[in-house]
Amino acid sequence: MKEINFDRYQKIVIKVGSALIAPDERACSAEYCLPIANFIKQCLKANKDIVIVSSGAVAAGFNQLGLTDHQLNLEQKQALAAIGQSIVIRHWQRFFDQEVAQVLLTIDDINNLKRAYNAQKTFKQLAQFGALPIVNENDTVVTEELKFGDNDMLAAQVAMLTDADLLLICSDVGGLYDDNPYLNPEARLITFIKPDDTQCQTYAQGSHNPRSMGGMLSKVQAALTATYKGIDCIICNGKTEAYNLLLLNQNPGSWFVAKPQTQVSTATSDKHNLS
Ligand SMILES: Nc1ncnc2c1ncn2[C@@H]1O[C@H](COP(=O)(O)OP(=O)(O)O)[C@@H](O)[C@H]1O
Ligand SMILES: N[C@@H](CCC(=O)OP(=O)(O)O)C(=O)O
Repeated sequence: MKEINFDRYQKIVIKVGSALIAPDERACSAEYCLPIANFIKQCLKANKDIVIVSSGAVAAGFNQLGLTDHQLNLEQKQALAAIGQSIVIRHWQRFFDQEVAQVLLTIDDINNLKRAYNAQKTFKQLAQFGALPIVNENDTVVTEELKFGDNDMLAAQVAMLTDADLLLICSDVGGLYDDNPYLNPEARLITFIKPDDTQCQTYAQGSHNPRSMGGMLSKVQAALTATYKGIDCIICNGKTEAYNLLLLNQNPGSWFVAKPQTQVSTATSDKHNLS
């Protein structure tokens, strides 16, 4: 098994799914966020730049209103996200001494040159202020990720925008298996995925969790998008010792290796060169 050189990653986007923010439907639980926060503190101490992409707003709104019926329509999810978003931000703030900063984005924003440039400048300034960006999709104005779980793809886009070298997707499963391990106990973890291995998508299915949106498919698509742009991606289980393994330079899950940028035409190779 190839060893990961964690020291070489300087800019890391960490995507935290609803499965970790709201385990067993306990929204904004500290159980799995505290270990993530401790890992982030170690990364910050090592002078790495960190951006969190956090889901969980719908789950937080759901709990806040004391709802029980999981059959939510799109408008209800949007409204719950609006109620839950500030709860998610307060949730993260309690783990950190420095300020956390709410950044609401859409993939359309990132595809728009002017807005992407503005967002890029904001991220740079937040880093200078020593504030920790917490990104979520703006669910009031777009609904794609509420349907397909595109917070994973948003995280890949944010990784490109911020010139990250690692996208770490933390979920409730060890990575990409050759079948959904929640349904098939015989499923085997795929630990190493070479660039351009689009075949691996065929293993990925939706989620077993009512509060999560995209399942493994949106994660694999996000991972392939990031690796095409030269960004390594690791999908790991945030309910385990994954972060400690990473700090020990060990692969904690499924490691999608970045495509060498010499193999990508210069026209498409810039992660997000807007200047
Ligand atoms: N091939 C697969 N390997 C691993 N997990 C899979 C696979 N296919 C589907 N899944 C599902 O994807 C889920 C993770 O996605 P999701 O629930 O959306 O998490 P998150 O809330 O972290 O985004 C797993 O819990 C599992 O049910
Ligand atoms: N913006 C939504 C996230 C939807 C989503 O993609 O969720 P997940 O599949 O858990 O990453 C929320 O905060 O609830």
